[in-house]
Amino acid sequence: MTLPVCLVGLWCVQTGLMEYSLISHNRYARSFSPVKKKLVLLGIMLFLWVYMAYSCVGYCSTMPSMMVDYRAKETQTAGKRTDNSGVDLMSKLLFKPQGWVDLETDYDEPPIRTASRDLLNDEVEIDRTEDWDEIRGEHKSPDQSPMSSFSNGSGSKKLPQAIIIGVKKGGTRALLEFLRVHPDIRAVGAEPHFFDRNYDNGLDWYRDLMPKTLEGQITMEKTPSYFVTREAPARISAMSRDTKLIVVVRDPVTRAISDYTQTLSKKPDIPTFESLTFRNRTTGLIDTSWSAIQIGIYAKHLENWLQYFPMSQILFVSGERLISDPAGELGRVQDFLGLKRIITDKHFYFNQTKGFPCLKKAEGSSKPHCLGKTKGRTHPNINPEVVQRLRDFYRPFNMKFYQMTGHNFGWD
Ligand SMILES: Nc1ncnc2c1ncn2[C@@H]1O[C@H](COP(=O)(O)OS(=O)(=O)O)[C@@H](OP(=O)(O)O)[C@H]1O
Repeated sequence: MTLPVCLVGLWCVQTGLMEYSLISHNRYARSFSPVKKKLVLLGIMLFLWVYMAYSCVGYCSTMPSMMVDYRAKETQTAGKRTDNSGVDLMSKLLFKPQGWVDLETDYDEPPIRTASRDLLNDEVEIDRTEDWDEIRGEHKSPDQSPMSSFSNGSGSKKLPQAIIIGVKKGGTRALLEFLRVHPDIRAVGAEPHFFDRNYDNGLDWYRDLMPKTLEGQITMEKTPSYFVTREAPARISAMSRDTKLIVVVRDPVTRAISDYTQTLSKKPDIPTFESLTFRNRTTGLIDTSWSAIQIGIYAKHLENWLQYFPMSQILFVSGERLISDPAGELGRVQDFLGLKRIITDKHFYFNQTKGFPCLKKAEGSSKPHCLGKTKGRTHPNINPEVVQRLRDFYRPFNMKFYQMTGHNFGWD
């Protein structure tokens, strides 16, 4: 298309210029033939018309291709089904579609729910911003590196071979974002919630959320509510008994306060942490029906998983060490996944303002990257007596958990 247009254009311009020079040279010598004048005019008009048509074709043809590229990137990063939908990314992210990938992590699953207390934590419909910064970041700065476009275009979508199944507020987002730096890991950014909320959509739906991977690359996702979902172990095992499971665990007391802080940030009118902790404040009876408390009874939830998976297939990451020594924990995770230790100390720096380790370069970017403001919130001060009472409550469960995992996490 370009060559003929240019030739026509050049011819017209050349003819026009020649005629112009003829006109100017012989302006006073002889009058210019009207036929030639018309021809020149026609030539210029033809040129202009061809040029405009060409510009329009060029412009229009770039539009669909831009959309295709963008959607491909979105599918890869947010895991949304977009290839045929024609719905743009922003509207999907801003207006949560029915039964779709949720941007939040916070959803307390039935095994341990009771209606009254969980109303406090019923964040299915409200907490769509919890991981927003990270997920939005993926779309804001599409990876332009040649390697990334290579991997975007080829490969195929596979069911995840490894899943971060918990725990809520354990540091799951930090772990996933750090892992994504590894060239052999491809992960969906948003939480699919397939094995708890979206199971009826079927495995094809789930697979379609995943980014494309090449041979040897591992597909991953994270949904922290799986750990406390009674049906999740059987369902994951039915997908593949070989699925590797990763659980980021954190001191259950701090985890409960973190959970409460998150709810408080969205519902400032909820009762105090202290009043929610007790079923009966006078007797000091802990309310284990409150999900913020219930999630931290790790030993109990783990028993459910061990019905379907051997311990060797579950890796426990310390949420505390993920902050104090991210490279060390990432080393363990890479070993567990059978990957080369590519993510090392060199990838992290401690950001004083944030108060947390951050990536020197995030996936697909050359800029430093810290997690968003919903990660690392300031916790409210909790009555030390209540904290102590909770410590006493969790101690036997923690001991059991250390025994089961063969690892002392040092919470007591
Ligand atoms: N590097 C880094 N940056 C920021 N935050 C970090 C990091 N590593 C771990 N954490 C801790 O992660 C806590 C949030 O955990 P999750 O990402 O699992 O939360 S969620 O369940 O997905 O909502 C979050 O909990 P809060 O401090 O209570 O906000 C952090 O303490």
